[in-house]
Amino acid sequence: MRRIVLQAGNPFKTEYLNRTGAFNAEALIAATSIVEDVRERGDAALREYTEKFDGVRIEDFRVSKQAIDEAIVDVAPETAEALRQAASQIRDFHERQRQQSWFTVREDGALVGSKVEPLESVGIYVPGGRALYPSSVLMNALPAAVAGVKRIVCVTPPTKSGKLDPAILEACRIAGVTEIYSVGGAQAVAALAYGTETIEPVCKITGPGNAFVAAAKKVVSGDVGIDMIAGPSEVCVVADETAEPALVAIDLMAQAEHDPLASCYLVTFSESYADAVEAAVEKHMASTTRAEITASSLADQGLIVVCPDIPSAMEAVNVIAPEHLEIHMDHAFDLLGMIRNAGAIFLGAWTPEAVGDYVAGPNHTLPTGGTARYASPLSVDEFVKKSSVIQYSSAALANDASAVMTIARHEGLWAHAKSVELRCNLLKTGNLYGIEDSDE
Ligand SMILES: NC(=O)c1ccc[n+]([C@@H]2O[C@H](COP(=O)([O-])OP(=O)(O)OC[C@H]3O[C@@H](n4cnc5c(N)ncnc54)[C@H](O)[C@@H]3O)[C@@H](O)[C@H]2O)c1
Ligand SMILES: N[C@H](CO)Cc1c[nH]c[nH+]1
Ligand SMILES: [Zn+2]
Repeated sequence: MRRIVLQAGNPFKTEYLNRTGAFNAEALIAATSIVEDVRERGDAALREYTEKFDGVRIEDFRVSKQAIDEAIVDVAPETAEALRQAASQIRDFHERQRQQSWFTVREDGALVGSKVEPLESVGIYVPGGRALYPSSVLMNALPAAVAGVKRIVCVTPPTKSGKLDPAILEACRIAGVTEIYSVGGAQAVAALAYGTETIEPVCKITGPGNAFVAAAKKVVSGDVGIDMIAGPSEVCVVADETAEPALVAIDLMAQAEHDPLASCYLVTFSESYADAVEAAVEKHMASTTRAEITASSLADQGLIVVCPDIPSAMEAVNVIAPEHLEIHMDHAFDLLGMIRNAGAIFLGAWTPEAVGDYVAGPNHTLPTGGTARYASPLSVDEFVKKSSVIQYSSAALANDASAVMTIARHEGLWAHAKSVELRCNLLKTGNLYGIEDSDE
């Protein structure tokens, strides 16, 4: 892993990251071409890209209800039980995010409020290239179900056999997914956004994916809603000498193993401790089943930052704005107030990021590429829309008329002012144009 040693007074800077952020030119160019092609050629394009990138020819992308209902027989009982436990804890957490419509009425009768409505439909992208993600089904479909979305569509890449992992189908059944299509990548995002002969378009696309999927979501954003840029995984581990190097090392590897483009950061306070963690990584590498992806990620994207003190370490974290932040220090909770930018925060030695990936309850679909500076974890909020509601009584209009007309006239918007004036005339004289306006 690359290493930077900060001196006192020399804060961590964005340019130290050599991160392209949410921008990936290669992926953007590829995704734009794929999206355009799917818009033009529909299912035929889906079939060609699936054959090209996933190595399998799919004639019918739609997964039948029978296949979904029967998938459970091919799911190991302990896996099915674990998915049910995860679903229960994820649902409980997201139920707390539910928002109610609200209204308030002023004394003069002016009613204002916000009407909360679930989206009519959502397409959830479940990754399936370098690993299979039934957990991502739960993390995207459950908040949609809690929000009350009636049409929940899942797209996910087919395996080489052309089938989908039964655990993904079972997770879809548990979470209430209504349609499943075995197609992934940018082409699946395009199908959700614009529709094909087989797939009806949706209102919004959520879910994580690789650089091509993240780029495709950016390309279609605007024609369809998107949740965030949830691209290749990231973890930043802040650790001091109290942290067991072998645990810090395995937590870094747990995100590196997702993708060669995954970014893993160690923020620590001495070069000797950094050496100990790197040695622990080497030791674990002898046992990993995902050596090539993990090694690429750590070598190409990995970074160790040695800081002189805790404030500079926390400022480095806020510049990195990681998808996942682990604090392996005593009294980790006390540092929460210093953290401004992170997707999910894991406190203490007993909280490996994996608990958040699967069962703790908070969403694992998280902002990457520095977007945690402004974006939040996927939540029920992403699956509802709000409408403002305003109802004025005549008394309320009379009270606000002068302010409205004054600003409207200042802005040179004649009809804005007149729309209030006519009503006020009606109130005062029973006549739209009032006595003084009788010659109009
Ligand atoms: N940010 C989050 O919340 C979060 C959560 C889970 C996973 N992830 C990330 O999701 C990603 C999953 O990636 P994945 O690759 O395993 O699965 P994926 O489903 O995202 O991507 C696989 C698809 O990419 C397409 N593809 C592959 N090579 C391509 C190419 N050269 N050009 C165009 N399209 C191509 C194929 O159609 C394939 O189906 C990882 O980066 C992981 O870190 C992020
Ligand atoms: N760590 C991933 C988010 O970047 C989520 C995940 C799913 N499965 C395993 N991990
Ligand atoms: Zn993970």
